[in-house]
Amino acid sequence: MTTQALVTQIREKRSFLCVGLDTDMNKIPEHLKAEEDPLFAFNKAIIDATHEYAVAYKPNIAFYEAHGIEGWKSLKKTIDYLNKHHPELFTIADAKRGDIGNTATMYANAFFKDLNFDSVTVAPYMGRDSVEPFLQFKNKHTILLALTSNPGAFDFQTGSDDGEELYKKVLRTSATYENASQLMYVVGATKAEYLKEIRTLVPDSFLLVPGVGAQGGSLEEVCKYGLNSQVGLLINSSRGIIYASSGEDFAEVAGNKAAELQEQMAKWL
Ligand SMILES: O=c1ccn([C@@H]2O[C@H](COP(=O)(O)O)[C@@H](O)[C@H]2O)c(=O)[nH]1
Repeated sequence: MTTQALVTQIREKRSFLCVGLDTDMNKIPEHLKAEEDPLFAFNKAIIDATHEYAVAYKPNIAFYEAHGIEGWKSLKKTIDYLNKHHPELFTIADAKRGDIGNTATMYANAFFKDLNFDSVTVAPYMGRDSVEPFLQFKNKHTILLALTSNPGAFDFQTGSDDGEELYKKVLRTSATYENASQLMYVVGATKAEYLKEIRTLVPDSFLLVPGVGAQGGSLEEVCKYGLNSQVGLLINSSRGIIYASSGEDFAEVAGNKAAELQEQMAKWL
């Protein structure tokens, strides 16, 4: 998907909501466990109930990998369902990969060619040759971890042994990579106070912002400092939407939660 198509969808829906599909067998409603593929049955119901309020979906790959081959089948069915029934939606494989060049090419093939996601999250710490293979794919996007939402982000990412914080180095250096216009960045909603400065370094890039909802990040604070002229934000909520109810009404309640977030986002557009 082109960035322009994403921006158009955001403007049409007046939403920059990304629904996280962190689908956990221990948290899905009991009645779904009798289904042939409970993870997919859950995801399909969530997508059906939330898609009019969202512009993006982000399955976190760990939740599928944890189930071996059956989990990969559920993931494949989910991305195929999204691509077939809602091709306008932006899809993110939250895989946080990163390795030497030839291996990175294999990861890129897996998520862009085989599974046909629009984007994949990548850990940038192995440097240029570990990222550029992902950037060879036209109209696919590579989302680099910059300043993550978790407390451990302060262990390394805000460290500045040589005078520049690591997350700033990631933003500045990656902008010199081949096809850097296909880069986006992860910035946690719990780090909203950093967004003003981040926007001076990457004024035009899209930011994927997890951490609203279960992790306590504020949507208002993120919007205040993170929006740019092309909107430039995808705000993710996973548990806050998909597990808002554990009863038979889970999809309806998830739809209501997504609608609430969309309403708050629309005020900023
Ligand atoms: O910095 C990061 C990077 C990725 N994530 C992922 O986003 C979702 C957040 O889920 P919630 O349930 O809304 O907290 C999850 O898949 C994380 O692995 C992140 O939280 N922070």
